[in-house]
Amino acid sequence: MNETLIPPGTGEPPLSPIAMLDFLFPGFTLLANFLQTNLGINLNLYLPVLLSLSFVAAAWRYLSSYLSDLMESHLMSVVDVRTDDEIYNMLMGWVAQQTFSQGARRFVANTNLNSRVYWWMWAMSDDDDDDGTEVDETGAVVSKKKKKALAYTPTFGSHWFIYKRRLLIFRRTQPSTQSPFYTTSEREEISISCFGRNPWVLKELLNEARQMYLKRDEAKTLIYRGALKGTGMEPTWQRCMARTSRPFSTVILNEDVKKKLIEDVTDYLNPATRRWYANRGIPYRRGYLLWGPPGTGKSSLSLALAGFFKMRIYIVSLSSMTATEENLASLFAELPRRCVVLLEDIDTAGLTHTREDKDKNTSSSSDTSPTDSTAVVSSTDLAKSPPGGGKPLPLPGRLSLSGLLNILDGVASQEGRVLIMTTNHLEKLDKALIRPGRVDMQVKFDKADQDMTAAIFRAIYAPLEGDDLPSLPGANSPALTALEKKLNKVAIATATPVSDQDKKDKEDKEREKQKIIDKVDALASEFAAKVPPMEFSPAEIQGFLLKNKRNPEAAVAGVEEWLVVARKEQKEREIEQAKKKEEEAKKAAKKAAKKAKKKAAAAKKRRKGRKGDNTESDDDDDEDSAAESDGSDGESDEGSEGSESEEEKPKKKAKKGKKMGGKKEKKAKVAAVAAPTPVVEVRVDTPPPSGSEAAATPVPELKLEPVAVVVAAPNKTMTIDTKKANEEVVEKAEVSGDSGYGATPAEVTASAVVETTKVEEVAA
Ligand SMILES: Nc1ncnc2c1ncn2[C@@H]1O[C@H](COP(=O)(O)OP(=O)(O)OP(=O)(O)O)[C@@H](O)[C@H]1O
Repeated sequence: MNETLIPPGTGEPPLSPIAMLDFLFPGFTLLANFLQTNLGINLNLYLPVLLSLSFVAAAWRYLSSYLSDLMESHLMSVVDVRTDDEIYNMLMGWVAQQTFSQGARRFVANTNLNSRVYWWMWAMSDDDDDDGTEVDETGAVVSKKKKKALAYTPTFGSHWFIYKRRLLIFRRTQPSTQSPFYTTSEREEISISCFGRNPWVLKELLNEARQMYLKRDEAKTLIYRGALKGTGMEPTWQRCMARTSRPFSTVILNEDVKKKLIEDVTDYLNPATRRWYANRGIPYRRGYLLWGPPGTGKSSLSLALAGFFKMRIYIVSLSSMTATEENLASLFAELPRRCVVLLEDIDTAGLTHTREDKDKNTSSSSDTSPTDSTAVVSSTDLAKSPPGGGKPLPLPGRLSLSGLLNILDGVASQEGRVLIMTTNHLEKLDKALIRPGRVDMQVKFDKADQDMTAAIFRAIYAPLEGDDLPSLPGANSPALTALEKKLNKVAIATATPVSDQDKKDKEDKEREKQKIIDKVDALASEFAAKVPPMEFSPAEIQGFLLKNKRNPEAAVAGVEEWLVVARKEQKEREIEQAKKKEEEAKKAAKKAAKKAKKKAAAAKKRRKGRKGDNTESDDDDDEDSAAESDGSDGESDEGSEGSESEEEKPKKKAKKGKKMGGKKEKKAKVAAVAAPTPVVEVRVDTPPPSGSEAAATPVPELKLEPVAVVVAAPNKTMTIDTKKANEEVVEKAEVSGDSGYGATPAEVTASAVVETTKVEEVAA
């Protein structure tokens, strides 16, 4: 018997069945030997039983998993919860409150239950108002330690629980494929299942979880900002803050204007109004423009409005890099039905030039169909500054005015939203952007007048319900310290009236509170009388008052000193800004001149190249081209021009004009027509001036006849956009006129002909 128990690997005798089991259960032989020697139990006898049991166990395992899969797919309803969706946060918040989570023996403890798939989802627990303040039964603050509550959720596995008298299973599993780059939330899968083919109970559960989650933010204004997420830089709304809603009363503005605004929005949000709009086929949306100097309360009013109507606010600053046309379109497509959208800084570059400007610069882009070959020019021109100066055009990919208008009016824009646009420069805005339908109400914000200054003062120092005014080090006003003490007592008494007999006490304190309010009123008037009206923004005044937030008397006493400092700072800022502007203007002018010069030189070169085929020689042209080719650098050209005496300049111009007169136009036309590649023929309406007349006359208005048929190559006919050609000519004429190159209209016309031909070649 002992022979059969020799461990495997010793050579002989051959392996017994028990020894073979060592492969399956390491240490089995040792156990068998031990049982045989000490207890006289021969496991050989039980081997068939053991094997049968193992088989049954394996079969059961397989069968149970098969049956449960079968049951799940045919007899159960399951909801899988994505970890990269806000519903994850909602469900986990709900799960943490359930008894099956509280009673779990193995559980996950968290201070933040939100998904970690994206940091912004994780950051949603931004309870910025939850500062961990603890109060005793009288309402007095006893501790101010910042604490985070712990939440417990069941660990991996299946957890059974009862919900609405139905048996449900909460399953938390680890996905089979795991990447080291996965975040914690991605390393788990969440599902809830119930018996039966009707999933109503699951939907009810999710709805309850959602309500619970939203209730948490009921008294708050949820602020979302447009941002880019992930490696693909996909635009998305990131929840950046949940702020206690700002009472409307704290925004200092003309009461009538505030009232009108609230009434207007209330009426707009009324369901009956929605139907009214729908019945009349009018797009159901409402736009407001808040304009005025910085720091006058535009953003504050928008936030207060969102809080008042319990709507989320979605903010995009059009001056941010995120605000490209594509990104903005995607963001607008993601907006919920009912919300406030705040577009900040709509006076951003690119939106400030009017549509007419743009039409001029982009020429035919809007007039032609995408298949029109002339559209090639306009798309590239969009990115450039218009030659010869003018307002800047947006960079490629940046937001253009028509792009923004399309987004505001387009199908992607949800109906039912309240659109608020803010700007510091109303005068810069295109009329199209603020026409009725896009902007239905304008609210002007201004610097603080006397009433406003007093109101800001009161807003800072007047005691409010729920104020907690602990003494700050350095708060050296005895009057205010006494005031704070009294106020704290009032607050406590207001929060927890102990009994009816305290009523009298409470009334006394109310009287005291009123006295303080009266005192603050008096100080406010004194303060406001010292601050000159319409000189400082509410933000500036508030900034000063916050430096003395526990000491109104010190604020009144220090206001004159502050005025001196603030004025000095303001002046410095203005000087700096003016300098910056001047430098920018200089740079832009230099750049434009350089560009124009280069363009003119290139055009001339091209003409000359064509002329090479022509038998007619022109020494003057050679001279010109030599003079210009060495001037590829604008500045060196300027230098050479600078060396000319002032009397020489007009002479030279006149000479040049003469040279470039009718003869040159004719030649250029001939060159263009003679070229082997597509040929364009353009008639000039205005006869070119000749001789000294060319130099003296400012560039006349040129008109190209719409001679639009062009012979490109055998079997090819092309259409030339004469509008574009016209604009090019005018544009060049302007450039020439500005920079004093002395190019005549004829020269300009010729170059337009050649260039347009080139464009057509590309398009063909
Ligand atoms: N009219 C006002 N009423 C109350 N507070 C104001 C007012 N104007 C400014 N403030 C205060 O000044 C600060 C800046 O205000 P806000 O951001 O609303 O100004 P803004 O007009 O939007 O400025 P910007 O044009 O620079 O965006 C805020 O803290 C706000 O409380």
